[in-house]
Amino acid sequence: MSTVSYNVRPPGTREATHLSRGHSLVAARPFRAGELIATFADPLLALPDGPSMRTTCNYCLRVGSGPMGGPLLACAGCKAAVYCDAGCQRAHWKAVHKAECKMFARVRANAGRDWLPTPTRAVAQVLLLLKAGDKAARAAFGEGGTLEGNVEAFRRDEAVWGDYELQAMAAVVYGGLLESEEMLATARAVLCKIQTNAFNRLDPDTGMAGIFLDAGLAMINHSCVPNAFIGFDRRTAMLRAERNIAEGDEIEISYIDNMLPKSVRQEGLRLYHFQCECPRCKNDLDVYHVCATSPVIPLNTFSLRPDLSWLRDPSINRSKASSAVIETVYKTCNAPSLSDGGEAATKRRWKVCKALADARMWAVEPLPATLLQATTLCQQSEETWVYALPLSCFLATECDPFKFVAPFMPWRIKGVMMIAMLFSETARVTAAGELAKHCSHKKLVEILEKTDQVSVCEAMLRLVVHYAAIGASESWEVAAKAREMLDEVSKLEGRSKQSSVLAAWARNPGDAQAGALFHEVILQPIDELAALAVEIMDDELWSPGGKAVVKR
Ligand SMILES: C[S@@+](CC[C@H](N)C(=O)[O-])C[C@H]1O[C@@H](n2cnc3c(N)ncnc32)[C@H](O)[C@@H]1O
Repeated sequence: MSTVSYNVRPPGTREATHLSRGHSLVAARPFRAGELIATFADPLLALPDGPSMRTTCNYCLRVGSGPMGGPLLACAGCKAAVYCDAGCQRAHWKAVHKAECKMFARVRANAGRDWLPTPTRAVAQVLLLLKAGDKAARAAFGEGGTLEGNVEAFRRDEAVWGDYELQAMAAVVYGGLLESEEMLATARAVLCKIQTNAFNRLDPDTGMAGIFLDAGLAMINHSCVPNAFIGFDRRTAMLRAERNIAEGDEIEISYIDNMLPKSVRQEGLRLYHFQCECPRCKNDLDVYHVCATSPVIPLNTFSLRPDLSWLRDPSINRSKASSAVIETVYKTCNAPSLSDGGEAATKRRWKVCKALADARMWAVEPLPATLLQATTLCQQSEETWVYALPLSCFLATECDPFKFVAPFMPWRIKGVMMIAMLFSETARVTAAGELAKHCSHKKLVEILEKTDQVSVCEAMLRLVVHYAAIGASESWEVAAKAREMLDEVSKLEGRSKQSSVLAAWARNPGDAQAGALFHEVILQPIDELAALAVEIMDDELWSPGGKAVVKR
């Protein structure tokens, strides 16, 4: 535990200190599920991962194009860092690039490339900011600074310490700093602090990673049953309540993917140097256990799973898949040979997941990840893209609601959006009388032909827009796309009656009449499609004579 008190805590919170878990952030007032607790828009560190520094704005972390849709602007000095516009370039220069710009000439001369591995660049940035006398860097990383680093625990960890020494040395060398023992010790301590306090800023929309470190966020301790979560929008992190938080409750987030088996979670937490005592770890609970007692279950009355009793008591058979079985399935599926997302690996993973399927434990990883992989592969092929629809309906009804009990959780919203996108495609080919040309699965064609596909698409978009406003930012690409599609749907001829009914349902989902209509017109086809998913995975896609998943 560091000895200095933080002065960076957000309003509505206060700081506490535990003997066993150091500083922590505590709610100074109640927060409702989904409520924004705080935003963190001025991080100490925010950088894209190494190779992405040529394709991602180095300041705001937006991936894509530069001014007027052209290439990203490169820094005239180092030509390595790129920006979406002159504003970002100026801001980055002031924040850190002025200190680091010259470093890239050394990187090019010594390593023959113009980027550095993320941790090395991050350590170099901090060392250069410290050298330049930056106050925020000094308060967090300087001697006796606020950030916990667990340096002694890292030093004892032979599996990582050697690597850390090399990375710290690289940061000192490329940073053009004096290679003294004192400087190297500082670099190692900075690296430990970054490891302990930075977030992997994984962008689920682009798959890009990077790191984000804010001294206020760094106060938050971990739980595998967290009451809060973090989302990123460019250079800003948003801390939101995942469930109601009472005044005096400690605010906790998950540092890792908390849906994974216990031993895998513990391996992920190893570098944080503490024993997790959360209920999930103490009692080895699976996703179904945690969901069954979740206080946010009632929010699901407005979702694709309005039957709350089913969320509390699903028809799984634990006796068929013990924790040991789940762990073995997870480890087998995540062996390097099965992790490339390709067709052969996905097919193999599905076979390995049979033990979970037999127990009907659809929400237990790696089954959902395998289904998602299969859905992505299906989408890429002319032969199979329609199959992505039953698979995504299955994911959104049998997997996601257990994993992410609050319907505003971004991953869950993305699942609903995937259904909307697929329905907009199937509705288009159905209207053109070409559905049978795209899909030979009789039952699937039958369900789609009797379904008001545009209404289902519209209902999904309304769910996305509603929940994105709670669980993500307004500028989230998924929400922007949903609003754009909703606008297009509203312009379609002859839809005013259905649209007004759906708008009324979205305004008042508790209304009995609206609920009955939603059930019949929207949920029933989604459930019928979801019911085809397992058979499609087993018999249609990869069986001998099944559809090959070939790139479109
Ligand atoms: C990002 S910091 C959190 C703030 C930290 N408690 C402090 O005093 O600065 C991460 C470190 O906090 C501690 N920590 C976080 N969650 C914990 C937990 N559930 N139990 C015990 N220690 C925890 C570990 O030392 C971990 O490496």
